[in-house]
Amino acid sequence: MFTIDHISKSYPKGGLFSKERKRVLTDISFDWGPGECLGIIGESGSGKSTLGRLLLGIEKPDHGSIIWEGKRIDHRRTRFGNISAVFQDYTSSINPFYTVEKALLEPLKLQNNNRDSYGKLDRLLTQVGLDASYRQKFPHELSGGEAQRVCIARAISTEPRCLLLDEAVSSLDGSVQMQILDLLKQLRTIYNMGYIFITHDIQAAAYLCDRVMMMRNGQIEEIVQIEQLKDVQSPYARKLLQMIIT
Ligand SMILES: Nc1ncnc2c1ncn2[C@@H]1O[C@H](COP(=O)(O)OP(=O)(O)OP(=O)(O)O)[C@@H](O)[C@H]1O
Repeated sequence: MFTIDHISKSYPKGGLFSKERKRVLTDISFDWGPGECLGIIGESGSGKSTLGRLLLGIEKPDHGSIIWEGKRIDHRRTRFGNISAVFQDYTSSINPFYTVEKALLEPLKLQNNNRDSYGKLDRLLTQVGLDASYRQKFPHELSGGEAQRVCIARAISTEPRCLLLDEAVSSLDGSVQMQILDLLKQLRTIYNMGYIFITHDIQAAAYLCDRVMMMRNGQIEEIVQIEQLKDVQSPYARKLLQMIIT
């Protein structure tokens, strides 16, 4: 469904007008299938978030293609209703002047779903473990876990087939992280959707994902099924794995 074919990405080095470029992603190819949860893990700076932005069509690769069911992902029409995202920084993901209700209605209105929007709000809030009393709250009145639940509710409101989560649980403390991971497991079944789960936390990836792709210096080091995680080959992948075992 999602085909990533030999993509590379570089950025200007030392300022916007510099001719020198820094290669951030090199020759990345992989497929993502419907309903799959693919983890993308790697050290800081390995290019995970850059890859995430390319998958969302926010930025374009220098070379290669990213195709969703035969169509280019950087076309807005391809993305809408198919892929949405939740980022690490839940505090700035919601407009501080919007109530939870307004933040959730925004994507529904874009989808021309006005008729059912209000009815859908309470269902969405319940599904993410909140309730109707949250409708009139502003972001500053929410805990980190609650704010991230609102971001997840907003991202799933258009019922996308793929949800990209970029370090979406990383800033939450341990028990809240676990609650959100369990919530994501439940939502995946309810909505029959798949995830692309970007994280530096291999433990969280192992808990949620079917397959993990390990990245290093902008390249794919290895892709393995979760049940074969202990059989990873490359020394880097083994080093990442050590973090689970110890
Ligand atoms: N817009 C940009 N302009 C210039 N360099 C960038 C830009 N975005 C990312 N980079 C560089 O690309 C490299 C990869 O960054 P990226 O954020 O994709 O890594 P990451 O694996 O997600 O790291 P982290 O886990 O710390 O978020 C870094 O060296 C970063 O400085």
